[in-house]
Amino acid sequence: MIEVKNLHKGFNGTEVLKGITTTFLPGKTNLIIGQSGSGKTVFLKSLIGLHVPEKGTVAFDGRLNTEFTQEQKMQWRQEIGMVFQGSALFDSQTVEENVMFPLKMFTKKSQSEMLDRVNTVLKRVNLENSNKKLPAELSGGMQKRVAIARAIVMNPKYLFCDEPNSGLDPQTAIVIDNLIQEITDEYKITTVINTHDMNSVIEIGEKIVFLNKGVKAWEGSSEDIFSTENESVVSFVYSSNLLKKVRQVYLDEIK
Ligand SMILES: Nc1ncnc2c1ncn2[C@@H]1O[C@H](COP(=O)(O)OP(=O)(O)OP(=O)(O)O)[C@@H](O)[C@H]1O
Repeated sequence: MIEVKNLHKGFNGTEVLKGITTTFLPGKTNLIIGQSGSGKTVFLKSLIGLHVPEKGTVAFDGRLNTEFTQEQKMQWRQEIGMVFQGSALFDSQTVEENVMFPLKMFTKKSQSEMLDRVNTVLKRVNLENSNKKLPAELSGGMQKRVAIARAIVMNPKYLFCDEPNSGLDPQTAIVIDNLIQEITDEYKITTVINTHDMNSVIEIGEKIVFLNKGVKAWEGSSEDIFSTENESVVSFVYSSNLLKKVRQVYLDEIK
């Protein structure tokens, strides 16, 4: 569980996050949505310690990241998996080497133990038999699956994904979304995802936090988002005519 309390972060005197409070539960896919510039990336970076907030706290299963000793910080970093925009794989390394990287970096496992673990996670993301391929030989969706395998190879408690669907076609995007949700549930990971993808909101939004100009303007589930009357959420999420119609059908059905 991640508990965020009254988080403030700004740059050069301009406040970007204006006191955000929310909780992310384990085994749930938590989505952060909001317009460009609303503070989603700054929020995610503040959670993982890449930005130091001016005010407020982030507690990881009751532990404040600001109070960690150097050793505890190292331990906590190993509990975090990350999937970045564009996958961020090492181009000159094979799939196997990419996924093995965190194990080499942080553990003292033998080569065969590491290989076993790499093969387990590659199987989990349906990428058996791709060990020796280079990222350039894979499709965008396959590269995302390698990035997910690398993010979970250390068995993380927390998974952070920044726009995991960027650059993917809608069908592949849904496959990736479902994979992240399945893994989150299976390993009881606390997962936080920044997204612009309204399909993701509807498909996997177990908890959705809507940021508007650095303020948490709304939070709820994908079901709540259909019925909310909150004007800023409705105008942001249902910006296309198609989604407006989908919402209307849903509202008519539950009448
Ligand atoms: N390192 C920084 N220094 C100064 N200002 C920054 C920095 N990082 C972000 N900002 C500002 O913070 C605001 C929020 O940026 P952020 O990247 O969090 O938005 P976002 O919601 O993730 O947008 P997008 O959806 O386009 O990725 C922007 O006005 C941005 O210019």
